[in-house]
Amino acid sequence: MPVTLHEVTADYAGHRALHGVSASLPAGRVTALTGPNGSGKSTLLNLLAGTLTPTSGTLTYARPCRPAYVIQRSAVPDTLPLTVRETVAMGRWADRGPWRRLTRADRVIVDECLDRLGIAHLARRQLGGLSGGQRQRALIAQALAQRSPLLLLDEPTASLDAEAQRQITATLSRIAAEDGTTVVHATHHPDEAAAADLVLTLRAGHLR
Ligand SMILES: Nc1ncnc2c1ncn2[C@@H]1O[C@H](COP(=O)(O)OP(=O)(O)OP(=O)(O)O)[C@@H](O)[C@H]1O
Repeated sequence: MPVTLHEVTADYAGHRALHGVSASLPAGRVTALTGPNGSGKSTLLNLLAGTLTPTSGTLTYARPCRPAYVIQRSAVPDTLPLTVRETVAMGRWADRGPWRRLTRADRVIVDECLDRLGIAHLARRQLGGLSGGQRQRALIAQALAQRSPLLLLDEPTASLDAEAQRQITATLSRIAAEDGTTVVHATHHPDEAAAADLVLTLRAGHLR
């Protein structure tokens, strides 16, 4: 599902974080957001996720959707008392609500997402007992379980080793190509940006 931004600006209490950003994010492709710290990558992701409202300009989604958003891992407590399966199953809450039992179809989706992220063997493990790379894959699997046409990720490979980084980069490309998902992620890694179909570089809130 393509997303179009037209002259989008965003402010935090009078501080302008994005200045008139226009871009088209293609469906079934990976878009990487790059730029130095504070350049506006997370702000742009928050706008796309709908957790921040633009001061002016428009974001147009080809159809109504509830984006799946993997926030920076550093913002997720390491010691959440959840198993990997429970974590991924939470991705179904958007459709099901937290207090309803998962249906058989939900459980099939959860299994499929565990498999696709290569963490089926970790399903019963506590999230807090995993490595950083394993935990990140669980959080991506949770987002995938939402079955959203728009997948947003804020620095999904931050502080992971080169192998974990490569695996996650390859997984994002597969999700875009196989599911037709519009994938948008922020990154500081040149290799990860190079693997994307489109790179948008921000400097001090301006698109370069
Ligand atoms: N909640 C907030 N309140 C006030 N200012 C904010 C807030 N969040 C971000 N900013 C400011 O907006 C600008 C863009 O920040 P943003 O977090 O989008 O950058 P970023 O490119 O994602 O940075 P990083 O690479 O460090 O994650 C910065 O000047 C930042 O200080």
